[in-house]
Amino acid sequence: MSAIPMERPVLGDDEAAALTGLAARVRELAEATVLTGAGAAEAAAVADEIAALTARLTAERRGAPPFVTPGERRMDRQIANPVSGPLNPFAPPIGLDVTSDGVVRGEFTLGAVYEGPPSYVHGGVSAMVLDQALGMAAAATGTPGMTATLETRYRRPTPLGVPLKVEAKASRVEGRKVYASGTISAPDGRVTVEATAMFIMPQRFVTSEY
Ligand SMILES: CCCCCCCCCCCCCCCC(=O)SCCNC(=O)CCNC(=O)[C@H](O)C(C)(C)COP(=O)(O)OP(=O)(O)OC[C@H]1O[C@@H](n2cnc3c(N)ncnc32)[C@H](O)[C@@H]1OP(=O)(O)O
Repeated sequence: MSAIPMERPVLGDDEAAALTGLAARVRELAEATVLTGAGAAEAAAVADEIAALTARLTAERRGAPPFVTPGERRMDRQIANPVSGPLNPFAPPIGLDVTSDGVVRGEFTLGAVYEGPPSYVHGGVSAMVLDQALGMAAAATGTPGMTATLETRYRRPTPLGVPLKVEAKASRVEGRKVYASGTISAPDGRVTVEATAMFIMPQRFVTSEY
């Protein structure tokens, strides 16, 4: 493993569609892996086949995840983002919309690969989802920043396998600092996790282009 460089290739539409299709299949594979009842011999045989497929993909290897040309928002270019990126098999992925008044909203369902306590979402996964949503709300103010603080309050367990909602909004901007808050809620509308965060536009990006 080596450091990942900043410079990125930018995918065309066809390549992005093919690679996000590949990621969707790998995501299914991850869920199939944690849920399979295959016996030892079958699991070992499948592992060999997957190793061969991994070798095929690795034959042409990039030094870093690619970007796509962003739409209205520069933050949309990172299609390998681990929360919202369709190119990342680790991501659910969660589609997050930003309204004209800066509210970030998404609906999502988390399956067995995100389990923490039995039948509930892992708290670190909830924090990651909120970090992303609050970070996008901060970026929507026009001052994108890195997470400096993130506080989560777990009010009740977040269930797996049911539609959840995440919502976030920035509350204020103070120079390079942006404060934001948000929630995850269950289908009955009750909040399961609350978060507040502060994002800072790094000094080094104030003078150079991010
Ligand atoms: C342009 C950037 C790109 C970002 C992309 C945006 C994309 C948008 C969409 C995607 C959304 C993704 C959402 C996930 C975002 C992550 O996951 S980011 C990854 C996790 N966070 C990190 O790794 C951050 C690591 N920390 C750092 O890099 C640096 O410490 C920071 C936070 C950038 C600050 O560095 P700095 O600019 O050198 O700040 P510095 O001048 O020392 O301090 C400025 C002020 O902030 C205060 N401060 C500094 N750090 C802290 C702290 N941790 N706690 C409290 N106060 C602090 C200082 O005390 C100082 O206060 P004042 O004296 O002004 O009152």
